[in-house]
Amino acid sequence: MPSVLVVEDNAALASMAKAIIEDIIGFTACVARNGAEAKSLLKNDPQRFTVALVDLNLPDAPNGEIVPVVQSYDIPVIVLTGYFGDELRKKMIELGVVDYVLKKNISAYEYACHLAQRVHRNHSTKVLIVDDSKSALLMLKRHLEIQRLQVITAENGKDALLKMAEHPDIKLVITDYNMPEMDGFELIQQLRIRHPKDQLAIIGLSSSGEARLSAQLLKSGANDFIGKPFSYEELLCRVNQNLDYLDHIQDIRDAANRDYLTKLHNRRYFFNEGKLLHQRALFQETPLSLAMIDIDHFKKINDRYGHEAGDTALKHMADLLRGEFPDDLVARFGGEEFCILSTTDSANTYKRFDEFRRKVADSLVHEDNYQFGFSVSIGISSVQNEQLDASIHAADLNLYRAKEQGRNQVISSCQSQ
Ligand SMILES: Nc1nc2c(ncn2[C@@H]2O[C@H](COP(=O)(O)OP(=O)(O)OP(=O)(O)O)[C@@H](O)[C@H]2O)c(=O)[nH]1
Repeated sequence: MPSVLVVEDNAALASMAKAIIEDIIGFTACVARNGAEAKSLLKNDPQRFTVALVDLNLPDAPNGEIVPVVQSYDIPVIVLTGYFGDELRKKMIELGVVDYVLKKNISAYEYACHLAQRVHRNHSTKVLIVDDSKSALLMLKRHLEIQRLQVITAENGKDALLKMAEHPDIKLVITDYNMPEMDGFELIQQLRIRHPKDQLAIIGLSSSGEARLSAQLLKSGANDFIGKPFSYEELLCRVNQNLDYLDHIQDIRDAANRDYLTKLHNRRYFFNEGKLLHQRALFQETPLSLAMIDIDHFKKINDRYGHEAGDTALKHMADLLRGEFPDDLVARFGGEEFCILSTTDSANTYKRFDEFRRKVADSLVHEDNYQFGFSVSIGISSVQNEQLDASIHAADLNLYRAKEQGRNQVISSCQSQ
């Protein structure tokens, strides 16, 4: 679990920050009450901290001396201060802190803790920046890297489209509009053909004094715009707002399509997506097979080790499935039953699932207070020329036979085994 270093001498504020980080954000928090404690925590295990919330005024470091110390361990710093002035603002920006927050009330801590969560997520978030000016690109890159984003650069629209193809997981594009080869408007329009607004955020950059440009950027499909010249803080707020928006949409999508416990897809998603895969396979005459997998004697696991251990076994099973079938549609159908729709080589389907069965039987679920293994029974059917429902039914019958014949085995009605 990610850990946040909180350096704060005021006990009430420190425990409030800890409560927000642990109860709302779901990270762990480690509190240092002064600079010396912070140094000792950092020396012992610097890698554990994903970000630090640092009070500028500590008894043994009254002028923010602890900030560069934390940064020297390559930990991003969010500064909290009771005093807000232009000089301080300038000094902090020059030091490369993620943000500085005025400690006025509880909302300042809420803001800082959510920002910490954002910075943590940024480590795996790719941003493409597009500008024909090398100096503008450099400045933007530096600002975004302070926020721990992975930055990819392009010098015009055409180059940007190539970079998008190379990195399909880019989540945000920040583009200038006035560029050679392909300008910002055309780039945005091209991007929108494949990438809807709720999956790729685009921020257009427009020069001040060209008010109509911002409206045009938005009409071409940008989610947002920033007028040039912009401050580091405005960029930070806009970028975070757009990335948070994408994450919220993804959270809503996951809540609808994924199982809460295992994070595998749920039955509803399986049917929606499975019908499309089925149609495509029939049209392209490619093989498709379906497997129903059920944990054997699962009730006994619950009865013997408790419901929580049962949940851990289900998560363990989900991890094994994710590892073994990364390219297939895998869902938790309900209870201890899982379903896989596979487009990979039907000639080897039986072998693949039998190897998986063995792998499950050889693995162990272990926590501090228990350790146990379990087996699975698997029924397989072929999907060609049948309705998806009929294939599920056929796989279910095979699963039933596998249970009847003693469990811990695979039964298939696919022609090639
Ligand atoms: N811990 C936990 N248990 C669950 C969950 N969903 C269903 N179960 C339990 O799974 C058990 C399924 O039991 P049965 O249907 O009798 O099947 P089984 O014990 O696996 O036996 P066979 O399938 O015949 O090998 C029930 O006791 C359910 O309460 C869950 O999310 N967590």
